[in-house]
Amino acid sequence: MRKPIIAGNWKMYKTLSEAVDFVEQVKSQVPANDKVEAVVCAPALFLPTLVEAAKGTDLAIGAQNMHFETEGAFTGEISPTQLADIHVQYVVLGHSERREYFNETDEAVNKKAHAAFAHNLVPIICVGETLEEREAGQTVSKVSSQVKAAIKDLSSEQVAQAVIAYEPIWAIGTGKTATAADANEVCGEVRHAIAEEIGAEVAEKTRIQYGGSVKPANVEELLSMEHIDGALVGGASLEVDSYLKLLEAGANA
Ligand SMILES: O=C[C@H](O)COP(=O)(O)O
Repeated sequence: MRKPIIAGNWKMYKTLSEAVDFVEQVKSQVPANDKVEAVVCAPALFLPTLVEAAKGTDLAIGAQNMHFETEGAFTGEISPTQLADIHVQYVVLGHSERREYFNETDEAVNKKAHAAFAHNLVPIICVGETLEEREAGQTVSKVSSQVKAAIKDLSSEQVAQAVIAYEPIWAIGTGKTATAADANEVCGEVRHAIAEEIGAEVAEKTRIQYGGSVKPANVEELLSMEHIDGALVGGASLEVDSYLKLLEAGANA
């Protein structure tokens, strides 16, 4: 049985006071951690304050990116050591916005995944196809190759702990959600790619999220699907009520 994981990805939204206000409102209402894993991936600037605000609760705080080196002359970057030092627990890697606007490659995502595990951070590794790739019938090959590249040379234990987020790029922030059946089919292909790379037993343990215009109105159906173990949510994770509804759906899935 895979525990559902609902992760909000705030992207470059909110001020510090808005972020703290959100955590203060949400933290006492988060469902028990044995039912659902609740995560908020916030802008780096807010992380120490939010980790402190959420301390002792079932709300976990994640980062949205990091460098793969432990330290070095990389102006503007944040290291896995620095995230671990302030007790951040999760890190989003290879989001399509980072791949598109910041030239993040499959190779870099793989290095970051290794670095995350070396520092006890759980990576949420994003994969997904563009609309052109979908229309050209390349969804499965694109997503499978991204998954295999991202988990290359990780141990079985690490892959079992990793979270893969399938996010079709055409569904992000557009209001267009993949149908639950389509999302499930591709998440099943993600599991198949993991099985091919490292083994079926491990693939059964890895949690696979769907992301792309997930909201309270569609989350239950998505989470009811065999291969969808959670959601990575942008817009609908920004409001307290909406985020709590997503968590509730996760706890009941
Ligand atoms: O990381 C989250 C995704 O990019 C989805 O964003 P969205 O829920 O606003 O479509």
